[in-house]
Amino acid sequence: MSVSVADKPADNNISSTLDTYLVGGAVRDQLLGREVTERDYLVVGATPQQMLELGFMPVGKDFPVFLHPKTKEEYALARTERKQGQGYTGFVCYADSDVTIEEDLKRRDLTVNAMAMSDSGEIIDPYNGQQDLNNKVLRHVSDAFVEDPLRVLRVARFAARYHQYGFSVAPQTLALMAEISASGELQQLTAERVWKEMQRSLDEENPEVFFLVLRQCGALKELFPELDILWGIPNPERWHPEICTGLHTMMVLAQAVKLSNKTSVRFASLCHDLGKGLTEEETLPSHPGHETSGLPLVEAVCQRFKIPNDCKRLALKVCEFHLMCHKAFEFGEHTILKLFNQLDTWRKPDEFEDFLLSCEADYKGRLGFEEKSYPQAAYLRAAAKAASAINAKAFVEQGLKGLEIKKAIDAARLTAIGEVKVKLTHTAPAHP
Ligand SMILES: Nc1ccn([C@@H]2O[C@H](COP(=O)(O)OP(=O)(O)OP(=O)(O)O)[C@@H](O)[C@H]2O)c(=O)n1
Ligand SMILES: [Mg+2]
Repeated sequence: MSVSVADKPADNNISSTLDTYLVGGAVRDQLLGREVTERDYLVVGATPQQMLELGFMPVGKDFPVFLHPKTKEEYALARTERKQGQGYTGFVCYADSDVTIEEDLKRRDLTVNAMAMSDSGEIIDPYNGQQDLNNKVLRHVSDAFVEDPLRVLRVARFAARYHQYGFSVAPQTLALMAEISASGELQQLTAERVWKEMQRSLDEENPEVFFLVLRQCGALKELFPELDILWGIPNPERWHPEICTGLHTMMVLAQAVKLSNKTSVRFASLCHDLGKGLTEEETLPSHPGHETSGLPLVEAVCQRFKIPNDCKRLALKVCEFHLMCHKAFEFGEHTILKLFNQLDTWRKPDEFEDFLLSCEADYKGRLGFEEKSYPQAAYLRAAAKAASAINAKAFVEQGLKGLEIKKAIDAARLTAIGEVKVKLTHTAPAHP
């Protein structure tokens, strides 16, 4: 039912003179009953020249994509693309007025992303996206799926996002994802693109599904071997009834989602036990020193994906100090004060709070521990609050100078920490 530009009368609303369709995520999410945040349009039967004459602004150097002069929404000309070489240089894109809507939809990643909707609400669905939507299946459109390695990450991200509705990846699609992973093509992806998919997945309701799907198709080993290796590495049953460190890590991530919507908290929780992958065989299932041995691994991962500083800082803190947090009640005031200093608590109180949340996620991310309480967080939170209320001002007014001030602050902070502990251990139930 394509109508050429010439057949439609020109009017004030320039987009009505074009044969346009809503496509991709907006159609999918509308049919799923989800909020639609971004609308992309497809234009069939027009040339770049016609778009420019209608006042559209060209964007993107690789594809014929334009911004609507009023709404600023994206309008892409129907196109076909085939890959010819390695990596991202090898795409040959063809866009002209003779490319049909079916041809354009065919180049897309998933059937649920390959539907279009006309102005009148008619759904154009040549690859049975609605059927897959009803059956809750993420399925590739064609074998051309393998031409874009980013799709491995996209499918894992969609699996994480739609897990709550019961979606899963079709076995044939998983097989193609495994093929891409084995080909080495994932190494061609830039750090920014990988992190963007990872970050968006971490922000979803079930980020653990993203990593599980990547692991299932062999992509995790390629992209994030420090995480992949954790599956099969045992922990002591007393503290970890789930035993497996990979499983524990996924449970921690799920708990982190419940405790915080920040990417940094979720990422730090994901990385807290990377050091366990380095434990010598004969030492298992204990992991002495895994907090420090994990630090260079966290550094390496952050560098590989160019991960933002707030995520990196928190991940390093949680990696190094999570055990200290769990054992908070066993330490004296001096050790707690030192911990606060090491965590830069006075200058970064919000990050300290995020540290506590991530440690709580670590504690609860164990089989049977999910509903247990974690009084360590309440103790350290209250102790840090009391200690940070003490500053130089009063001591300066007393006439103290230089090092004397620092000593007086520390002494007062130690007292404050001790008082909080006494108060808490007298009012709260015994810590676990
Ligand atoms: N590597 C890619 C990227 C995009 N697309 C197609 O382009 C559409 C728009 O891409 P994008 O906005 O990145 O994804 P959405 O599906 O809209 O999902 P989101 O809700 O995450 O924006 C997708 O639906 C899909 O049809 C694709 O086939 N392959
Ligand atoms: Mg989109």
